[in-house]
Amino acid sequence: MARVLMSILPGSSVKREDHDDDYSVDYSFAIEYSGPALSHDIPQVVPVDVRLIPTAAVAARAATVSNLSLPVIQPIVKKSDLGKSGNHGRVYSRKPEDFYHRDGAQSSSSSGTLGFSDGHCDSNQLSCSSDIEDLDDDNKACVSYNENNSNSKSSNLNQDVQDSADEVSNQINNRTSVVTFRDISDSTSEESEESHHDEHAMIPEKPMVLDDVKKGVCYKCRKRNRFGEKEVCIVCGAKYCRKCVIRAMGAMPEGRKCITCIGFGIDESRRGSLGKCSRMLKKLFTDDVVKQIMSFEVSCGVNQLPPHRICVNGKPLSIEELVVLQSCSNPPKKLKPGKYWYDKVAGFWGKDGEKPSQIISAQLAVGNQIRQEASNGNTNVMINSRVITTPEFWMLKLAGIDCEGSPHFWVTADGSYQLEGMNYVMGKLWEKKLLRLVCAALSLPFPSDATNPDGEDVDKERDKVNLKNLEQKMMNKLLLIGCDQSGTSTIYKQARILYKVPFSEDEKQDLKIMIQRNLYRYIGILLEARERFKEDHAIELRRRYINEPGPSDISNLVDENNIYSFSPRLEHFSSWLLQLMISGNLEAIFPAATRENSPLVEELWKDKGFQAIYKRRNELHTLPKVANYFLDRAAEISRVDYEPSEMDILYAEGIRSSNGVASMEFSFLKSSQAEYMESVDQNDTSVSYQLIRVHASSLGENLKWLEMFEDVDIVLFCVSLTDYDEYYEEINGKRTNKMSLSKKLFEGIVSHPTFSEKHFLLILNKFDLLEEKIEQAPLTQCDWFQDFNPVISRYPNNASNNSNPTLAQRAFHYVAVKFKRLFESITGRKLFVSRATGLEADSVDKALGYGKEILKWDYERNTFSMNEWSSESIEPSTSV
Ligand SMILES: Nc1nc2c(ncn2[C@@H]2O[C@H](COP(=O)(O)OP(=O)(O)OP(=O)(O)O)[C@@H](O)[C@H]2O)c(=O)[nH]1
Ligand SMILES: [Mg+2]
Repeated sequence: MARVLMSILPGSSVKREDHDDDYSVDYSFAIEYSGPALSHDIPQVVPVDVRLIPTAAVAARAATVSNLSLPVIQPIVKKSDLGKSGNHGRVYSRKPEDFYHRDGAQSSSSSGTLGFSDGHCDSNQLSCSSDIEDLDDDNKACVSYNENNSNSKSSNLNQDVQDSADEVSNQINNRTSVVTFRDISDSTSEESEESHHDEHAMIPEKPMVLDDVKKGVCYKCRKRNRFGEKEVCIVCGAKYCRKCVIRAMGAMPEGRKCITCIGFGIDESRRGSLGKCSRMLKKLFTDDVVKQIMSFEVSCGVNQLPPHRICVNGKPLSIEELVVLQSCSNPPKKLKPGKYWYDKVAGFWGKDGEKPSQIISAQLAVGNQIRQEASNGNTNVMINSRVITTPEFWMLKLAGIDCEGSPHFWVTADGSYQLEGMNYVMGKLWEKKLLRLVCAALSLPFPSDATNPDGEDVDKERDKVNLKNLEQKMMNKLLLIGCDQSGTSTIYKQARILYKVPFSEDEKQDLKIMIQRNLYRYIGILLEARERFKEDHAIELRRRYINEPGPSDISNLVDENNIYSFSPRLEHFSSWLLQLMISGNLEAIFPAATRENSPLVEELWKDKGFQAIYKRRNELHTLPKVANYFLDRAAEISRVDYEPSEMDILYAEGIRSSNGVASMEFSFLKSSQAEYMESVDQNDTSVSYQLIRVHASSLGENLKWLEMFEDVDIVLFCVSLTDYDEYYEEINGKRTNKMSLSKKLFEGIVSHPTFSEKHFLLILNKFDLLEEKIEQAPLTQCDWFQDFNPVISRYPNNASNNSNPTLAQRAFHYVAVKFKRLFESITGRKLFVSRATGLEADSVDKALGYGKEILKWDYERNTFSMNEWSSESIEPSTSV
């Protein structure tokens, strides 16, 4: 058997088996012939396998010619022939069945061939069992073919786009029965073995796209329409307008590829968009056809990952290894060509020179042995013969594992760890409390089945994982950060309630303790004030009684009549609590002391003296505004059986008293999408988000721990709008304006090298409080805001009138511009700003939704994925 490439040039004749008449060939075609070795000895007419392959020049035109339908022509180009030019510059080395999947069946990259050879013709088949005559006579060939399409000679190239689309749809719908090939067993087993083995190695990489095409110009008709939708070839990136797409891409047997790119491997940066339909296709074809095209795009062999381009522990993978890797119960997600390291013992997986990004199934027979320097760690601490990275070192430390003396740990897939050479399991890593949280915050992987180590049915689990992979889940990380009291905790908790990420029983318990402790703190602040109020009142009473005739024991009289006096029992409780606060032991004694003190709180609340202090709570600047919410229900909250409601959790100050980091995964609500986003946001359900909230105080000196968050996608910097007239007092009495502190932290974070490329969204929080405050305290109280000089409107309080903003709105706008200018002066880039009221769900939804919009816009701009229109026309509108 041999394979020969020939050409049918214009002017050749094509003979139909069922007709006597010859048809002349209008365009040049290449023919792949696989049959007996050709010599002058063979008979004039031999049955052979022949494929018609349009040469590049006519390929596009042929797409609209029904009887030379492209789906039958599925070329693959040999690497050695890459770059060859000319009419018939490609030699096709793979069997057509490699590219077709009957009924859209998924290709199996391990088998190398895909069943499609049933040896019979359907009524509308174009048969490739042909007779060849005059094989070497002036490149002329006569091909006879069966097809019942009465429009066999229709070659009207000026059909409108819709006709072409219908035509393509027909071809796609009939695709499974369009071509009949000879039995694959015809080909020698040797040949199929060989092609099987280096099938992927044979897939050529993308051809270069023309680089002289201007932005917005269709690569075919060369007409410019900047905002017109374009379909993008997943191989070379060429973009075609609606009118040209079908002519340029034909019936898309391998998905959205130019005809000249069929058979080429896809551009890896576009792997994420495989199978994700664009709006243009939806408009051109029916749902079924679109589904088929997308299914071909996802499953077709040539679009699969090339194993040799995935290198694990320094070794390029074989097909078998790739199959092992991808079909394990927990495979790497979003696998792309690249160099990776893999710790077979624990299942850690990462890019060469980087920290682990995933934990995959352990003990897979892929790649070489791991190298010590695989992840480029410099900590001197080793896990399974690899020097770990700084974030991993911190993970161990935060998990309470002693890392002194550069230990070498041996960690197994279930997280059991022991010192190398010691036969003693020291504990289980993944069972450490809070480790999941720590990992999330440090962007380290946490095993997905850690909560269910026994595992479900492996097959089910695998299906789930595969499904997940197919969906190409994408995770966007949002880092929420701000000075103390800026409202980051409130926004975080609001998001949790809003996006329905429930608090676990453990978390609820922690929050309950925190709320109860806070309650005692608020009571303590009131009791501290009582001392002052009582003293002042006593002086006043003394002055009054001294001038009045009557009993001489004024002290007793003053005490009895002082409205702030307590019964001895309450007096004792008060001194005890104040003592605790002064010594800083409040945290240590509660919640243990809750049960015995709960009745006292109830008694205190009913006491007239306490109520008298409570009435004057507004005079107490150290008492947070939110304290009222809890103090109003002091008796209820102090009880042992108290269960915090969602509202209580939201209003509680902070998240957990001792932990600076919190993290949650969530998806935005459908209803929270901006209206115009819905049409283009078709893949939104496949995108999930992670909100990481970090306490500024946990970032260490010079913000050195910021680098732990190097892979966040956007930084949400939270500033309280009420900070402008508030001061932070240091122990030495030095007072600093809180807005200046926020500014300083902002400057530090923005100019930190870790975030040099990150987007920043400034969330100006506590707008509700600003509205109250600005009427009493001018913004100019803050040195940075000295030049705030709003034009006062004659109708100042009409909030609904946009053309006539309120003073608070003007102040917000002013503050936003101040930060924007500061940001630009440091980075030369644009700062996005959103205002928020952390206690209002809608407001938080809008602010976070804005962050999402920025990320989406950035993603589209970078990948320029499938819609040029969307990238060019969507610029996130800043609210300032
Ligand atoms: N009125 C009002 N109060 C708010 C708003 N945002 C936060 N707060 C309150 O401000 C206080 C501080 O908010 P937190 O969310 O705890 O601020 P944080 O300092 O960033 O977080 P932690 O340090 O964990 O406490 C809390 O009492 C909140 O209830 C807001 O938009 N409006
Ligand atoms: Mg706080």
